[in-house]
Amino acid sequence: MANTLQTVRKSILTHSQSQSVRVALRGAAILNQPRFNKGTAFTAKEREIFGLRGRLPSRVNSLDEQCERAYAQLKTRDTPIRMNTFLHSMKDQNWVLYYSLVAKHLKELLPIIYTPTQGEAIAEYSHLFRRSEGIYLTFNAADKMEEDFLEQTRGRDIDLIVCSDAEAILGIGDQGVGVRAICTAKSALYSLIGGMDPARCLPISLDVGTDNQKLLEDPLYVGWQHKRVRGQEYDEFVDKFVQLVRKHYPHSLLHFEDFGVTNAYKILSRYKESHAVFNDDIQGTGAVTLACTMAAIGVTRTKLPDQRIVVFGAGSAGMGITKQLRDAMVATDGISEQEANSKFYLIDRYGLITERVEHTHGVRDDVKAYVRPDSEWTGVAHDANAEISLLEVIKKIKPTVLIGCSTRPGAFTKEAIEAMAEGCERPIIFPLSNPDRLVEVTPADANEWTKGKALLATGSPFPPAKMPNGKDYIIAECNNALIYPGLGFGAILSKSRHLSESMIVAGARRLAALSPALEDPDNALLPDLGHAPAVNFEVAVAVAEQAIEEGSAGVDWTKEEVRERAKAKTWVPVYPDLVYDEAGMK
Ligand SMILES: NC(=O)C1=CN([C@@H]2O[C@H](COP(=O)(O)OP(=O)(O)OC[C@H]3O[C@@H](n4cnc5c(N)ncnc54)[C@H](O)[C@@H]3O)[C@@H](O)[C@H]2O)C=CC1
Ligand SMILES: CC(=O)C(=O)O
Ligand SMILES: [Mg+2]
Repeated sequence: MANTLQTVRKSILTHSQSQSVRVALRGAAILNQPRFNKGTAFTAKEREIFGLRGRLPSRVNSLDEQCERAYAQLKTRDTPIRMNTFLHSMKDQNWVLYYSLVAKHLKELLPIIYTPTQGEAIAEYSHLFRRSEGIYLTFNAADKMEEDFLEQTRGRDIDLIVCSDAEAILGIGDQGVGVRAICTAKSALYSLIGGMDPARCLPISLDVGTDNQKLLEDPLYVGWQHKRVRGQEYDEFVDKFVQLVRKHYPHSLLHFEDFGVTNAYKILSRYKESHAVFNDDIQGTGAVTLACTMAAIGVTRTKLPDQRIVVFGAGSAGMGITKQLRDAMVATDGISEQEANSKFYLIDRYGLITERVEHTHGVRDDVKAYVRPDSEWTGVAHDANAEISLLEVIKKIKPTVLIGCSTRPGAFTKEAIEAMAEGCERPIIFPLSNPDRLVEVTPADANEWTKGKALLATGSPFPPAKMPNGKDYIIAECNNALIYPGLGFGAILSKSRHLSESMIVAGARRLAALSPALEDPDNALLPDLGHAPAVNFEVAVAVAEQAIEEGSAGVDWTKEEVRERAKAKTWVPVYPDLVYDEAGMK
């Protein structure tokens, strides 16, 4: 599988050709524009025409030489967060160098620019702040929203907008204006591993205040220091923003990230018919977990409807996963929706979600179909709050799959994991909470407590676990980054009006088909994140093929042409030849 992915990547890189680009900037202006800046890699001819000869040291470097120097500089930073800020500054200076450097050391640097280190950068945003990026739309300037939006976008072709309102960032909750750093990280991954031109991607943060008391009291906080706006005012603000996107970029994909679960579902259902919208925490996580589950049941040689699935944490991610697995059972295995629903046991902060929990605390609409009847649990121990714990659920139903999206570190206790291993031969355990410190159980513990029988995947990177035969068991990263850039690229490539459920499932199937566990059940369940560019390319191809098949694509080419079209549109970080033109880009 690794060889296949290497071949895919090689063919994309061979395909990409250096183009020439017309630019209307000279001197300091071009050096300060990260899209066009080449630093010491400006050629002698370019130095001449762009007025740079006296502004640069004389030696012309290749991109490889620049990467070598930048990597050596990076390695002098002694903590992940210092490496993160160094790389962030580099992105502000020179896109090609930044993306090229990270791509060369992808496996090592993804955890620096994404989860877990980006979580720290988000929490410390106001203290680490150096330079703005993308667009900030703030509630108290809502009447000027269009003006502010156009100021930053006028004349730009935009394919993709990544937005967030910061209510539930990664697993670290409400981070106010720190939201900027999740939007930029998610957007950067579209370019780094999804093949999208960064100039056509736009991160937008929606600052509607924060309920994070620490931020409200921080004198250095750079956002709107105000309680989070909710209710109708919030809905109107978001609507104003979405209508702006629809008006100016009707063919763009609008990616929603880390919204609070109630708003996340509301927004998705409100706009899914009128614009290509995508919620990564719901749909991206659902898709990657479906692929990972398919790979795991390939190992256990069972089918999806054979599973008894416990989802611990019924928020955006947990319910996105539940819906995706449920829909796959209905579509592929031909069982009724009601029967498929019965395979799931949802646990949230009040224990197992039963009729009693529904009556006492209420449940959201998306949870209702999975509420367990009280009658099923008579005779089962309830705790002092009359709640049914994970352990009791495991003991009673003997789950085959246990998924964690709760942000509760250590919630999968030794007792619970051991009970699970007693109830089935190869327990499938995915503690997906990010960042790594919030994981429900570490893979090392889950592996030890199940005597190496567990099939494992996590949301953030973890070191391999030792199998009883002494071999390393590589822990698959079941992170939506393995699929969302490809889902988005596929939708944009095919100019699809929607990113439909069937397009998402097509992407998940393609990812599952790339599982190293298909070759050897002791292998990781998903491809290594180091192969993310080739994996996401394959996902994009599958998505675009599906869009063409179901008639939602806005292109006139056939499924057979998709692969070559995708290669031609894939952005890779190489310096273009720059030509001065007064009517060119700025
Ligand atoms: N691996 C991946 O690709 C992804 C991982 N995640 C991670 O999943 C976690 C949850 O994210 P979201 O679903 O967006 O957040 P969320 O806030 O929507 O959901 C968290 C859920 O956990 C529940 N919960 C809290 N305490 C609990 C407890 N003691 N027992 C059981 N449930 C409890 C909450 O009530 C809530 O329903 C985060 O750590 C996030 O980083 C999210 C998206 C993708
Ligand atoms: C990965 C991701 O989207 C999250 O943890 O929220
Ligand atoms: Mg997220």
